[in-house]
Amino acid sequence: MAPHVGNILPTTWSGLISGSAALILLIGVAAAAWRVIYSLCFHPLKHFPGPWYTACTSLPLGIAGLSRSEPAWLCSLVEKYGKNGTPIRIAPDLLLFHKARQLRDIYWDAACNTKGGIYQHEAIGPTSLFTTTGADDHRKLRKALGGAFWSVGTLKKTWEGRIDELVVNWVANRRRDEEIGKPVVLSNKTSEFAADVMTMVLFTTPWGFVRNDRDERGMLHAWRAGTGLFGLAVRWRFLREVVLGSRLMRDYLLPKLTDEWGNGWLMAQGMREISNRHGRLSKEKEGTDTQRLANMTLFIQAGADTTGTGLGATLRLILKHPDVLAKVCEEIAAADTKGVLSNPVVQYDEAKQHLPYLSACIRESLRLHSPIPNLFSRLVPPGDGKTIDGFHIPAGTEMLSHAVVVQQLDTDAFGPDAAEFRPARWLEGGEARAARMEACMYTFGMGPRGCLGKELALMELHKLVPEVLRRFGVEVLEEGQYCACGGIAYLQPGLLVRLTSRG
Ligand code: HEM
Repeated sequence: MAPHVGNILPTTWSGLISGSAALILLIGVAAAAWRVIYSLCFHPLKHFPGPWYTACTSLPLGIAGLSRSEPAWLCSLVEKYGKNGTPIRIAPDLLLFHKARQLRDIYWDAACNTKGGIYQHEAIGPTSLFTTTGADDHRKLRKALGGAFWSVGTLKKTWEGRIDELVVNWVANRRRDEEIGKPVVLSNKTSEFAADVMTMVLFTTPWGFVRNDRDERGMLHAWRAGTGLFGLAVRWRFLREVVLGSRLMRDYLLPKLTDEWGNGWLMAQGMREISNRHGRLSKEKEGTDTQRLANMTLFIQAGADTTGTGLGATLRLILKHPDVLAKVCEEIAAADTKGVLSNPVVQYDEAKQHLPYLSACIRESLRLHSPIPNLFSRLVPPGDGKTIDGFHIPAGTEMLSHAVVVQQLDTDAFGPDAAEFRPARWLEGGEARAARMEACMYTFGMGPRGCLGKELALMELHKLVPEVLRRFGVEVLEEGQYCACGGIAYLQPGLLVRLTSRG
């Protein structure tokens, strides 16, 4: 008897479906197998050491960033594979350089000023100074946004007095905490201070982090919460190019201008500032409002929690080491007795001149606990490739370094105790040794794309750190922890203290 048509169709369809699924699976397995074989046996970087799986996919790097284990993981790879300074293959096209002597050849060579694909995450926001990959475009934009404005001279003349006002108000807030016996997460409060400095420098009037003594609109909280996705997208090509490349996913995952808090609110408020006021970025002649907004967002994100973390981490390291704390307090008291520190707020130049040990603590903290231990890659230009430290690097390779790896492991550059917090290293051997170590520092990046706000960050550090220790005795309730998620560091849990005004 001929089978009923209704019975035949499902059988045919299910056969077709399982046949197609098997075919797709087979193609998938073959593609994965080919990828492994190509990556390990034919890829131009096949000779560089590293785990086999990082040679085949960038996912492990993404997972390390997301799981907050990246600095420790990269250090372990260097210990295992990095003999004689050999660069390590940490993703299919990515080499990690871990000796300070190698950095100049990567970051100061104009021919390598093109940023690698790792930066090309337009999917998670319009292009800014930071994500502009081409060297020429970058140079022009940096000129338009930078120049004298961020130099130490202009900062001292135009902004130091305004920063002092914020310090005074911040100290008054801490006195109020003391009056009501409230412990305070000092590292969060330092980030709020730095966020207000940033919004003030960009828009003349600070956005109220210090005035209201809170994380305005949860901006800092949202920034930290977003570092995981941001870091994963930067590291894992599939997420960056395929998932976030789709409009639907972008709309779902990324902040919106209608948000009442966090990064969405930051962008909306930035948009209002740009169109209504004559702040710093509205004077910029080049670019559309969208580009101005992208740069404004960049400046706040690059300069707020980063500097806040620098401040919190420095205070934490000083407080963790009683001998160091005693020396810093002695130095401040001696300078005060001599009358060489201004009141109510120490000036940047005074701190550098009269508080050398405190200044060394700041350098040492930035060395060990970089606020942005991120992956900033540069591309080897087309042609014959490039030789660095005796290693030939093929054209098209992405090269990068890592602040924690270089600054904690390179004993040639920082001494046999490089991994230890020992501020005195910056004062031994005079200016020449300090300058040599400074040249090996990667905390603020290097070369034409180095940090635009370095002097502003250092000014904040040389003002707020001494003022905290000058005005208060500090009892540490919980020392907190330095952690890095997606290449961005903060203290989590934070540094919890109780403050007592000094007599
Ligand atoms: C302790 C605090 C800070 C640290 C550790 C830090 C670190 C860095 C690093 C490592 C880079 C280089 C990235 C690369 O090679 O692509 C960078 C770039 C940048 N930083 Fe900072 N930064 C800090 C504070 C600031 C501040 C206060 C500002 C505010 C103006 C700022 C604005 C920028 C900008 C605009 C760039 C991009 C420069 C370019 O691509 O030309 N940063 N920063």
